[in-house]
Amino acid sequence: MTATVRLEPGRAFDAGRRIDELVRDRAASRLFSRDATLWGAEAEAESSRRLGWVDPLPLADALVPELDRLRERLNSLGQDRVVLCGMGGSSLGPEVIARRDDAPLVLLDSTHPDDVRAALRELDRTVVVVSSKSGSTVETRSQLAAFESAFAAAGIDAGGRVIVVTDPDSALHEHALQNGYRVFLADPTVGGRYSALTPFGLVPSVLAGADGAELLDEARAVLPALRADTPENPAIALAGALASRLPQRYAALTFEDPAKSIGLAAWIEQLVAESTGKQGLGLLPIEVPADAPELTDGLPSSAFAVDLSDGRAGTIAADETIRVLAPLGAQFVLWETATALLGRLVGVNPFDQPDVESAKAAARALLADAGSDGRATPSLTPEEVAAELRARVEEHGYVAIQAYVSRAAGAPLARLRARLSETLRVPVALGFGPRYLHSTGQFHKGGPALGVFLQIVDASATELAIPGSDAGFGALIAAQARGDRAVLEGNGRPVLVLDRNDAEALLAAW
Ligand SMILES: O=P(O)(O)OC[C@H]1O[C@H](O)[C@H](O)[C@@H](O)[C@@H]1O
Repeated sequence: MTATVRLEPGRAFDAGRRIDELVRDRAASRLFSRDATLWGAEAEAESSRRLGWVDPLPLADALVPELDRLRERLNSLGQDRVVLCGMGGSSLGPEVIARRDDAPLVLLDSTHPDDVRAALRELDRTVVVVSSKSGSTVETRSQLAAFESAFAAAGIDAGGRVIVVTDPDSALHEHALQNGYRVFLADPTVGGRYSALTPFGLVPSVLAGADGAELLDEARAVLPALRADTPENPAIALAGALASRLPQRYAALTFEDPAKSIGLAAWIEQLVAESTGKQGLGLLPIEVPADAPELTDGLPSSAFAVDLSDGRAGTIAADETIRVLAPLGAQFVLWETATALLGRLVGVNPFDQPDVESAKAAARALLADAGSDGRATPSLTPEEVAAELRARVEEHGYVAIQAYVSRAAGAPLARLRARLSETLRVPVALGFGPRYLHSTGQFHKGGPALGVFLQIVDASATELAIPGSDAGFGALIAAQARGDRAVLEGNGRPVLVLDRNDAEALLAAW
């Protein structure tokens, strides 16, 4: 039988001690028997409600045939364009599943007015999946309101076009029942970032055409090995390797096959950064292209590499690279298990996200307060940003570009990312706001205070109303940027603000 997981940590990973610790404590078998004491007494209230993901297959196996039938019915009605409204764990998993199978899922995880407008097209053939565990996430509820209003304006009954994925009794569940939307209820004992093999991962991706049954078989093949209290358990080996380079090497530069990147690195970013980046500790995966300067010019002292490319990206910094070769369904359960074990090794609760809520609260307050200058953000000149970056970035630090711009405007930012890492010789993350707020945002605010943050804002976007709200999407995204900045600065972390139109100039001035 061919191996379902191949894990090859390079020579620099001296993981023996951390692996022995997990084996001796029987951490894997205890995790799979849902032992909530693994992360200490303080975490127990949360962890006792968050371990449903260790046994995802019974529910998932029953769900996939139902989704296959629903997809056929929708297609027979000419409804073949599936849009997903959702943030963080409610969108990163289905995005990867759909991209792996080339299923044309349209993902809306932005509040930029241009991105929302782009999703509101071709309504006659559109079905909208609205996914939120809590049912109250402002981005998702605002996107839903925009679709409801657009369907009404087009004379289309939203009742047959909106499909909701949420936890039982959430505000969104109630709203769906009132409006006659089809609902898929999720298991409340599975947190968002561990939900790839639940209705959150499966409903949008399978409706868009992904092969759910194959994905589940891939997970099924590896699950027994993940429960074993042995050094050969790939989740124990992975957790041990990741922990062995901490705290010195806290940045995991994660790259995929250049010929087919499916977003697995972005899913890993959320899972690991949000689970471990707190109390000044943690590991930050950074999604980078296989030809990133950090990889090809010699790794920064704060980084190691994670190769998901199945060898297709060539050999990069072999000693400091962990190669993880597995099909997608196996990758999901492997990384979930390894992350929960890593939480134990780092000494944090891998199921909460304390610093995400603080930025949400700040954005809410700013939105309520903003008045006429709700979209105004002071920004620096490109020359000032360049000087500040050179002065503030330390050898052991990192830079995070946090771009509150339309995803369609991302290409120059990818070039800026490469240029900054090449010259500053530190890892550089590129995240789009508000998407990253539900992912690496936890680490940036709660992990080690080593980052310098470059916010790129777009003051000139054409406003788009949020139906039922006084604020528009443009005001919302501006408040989200300012709210996150306020919390970062409150935690003593430097934030530089640059207008989107000056990003090219920064590149030129560099
Ligand atoms: O699914 P929802 O309740 O809308 O939550 C979406 C996201 O929101 C928060 O930011 C959490 O930090 C994420 O872990 C979560 O995935």
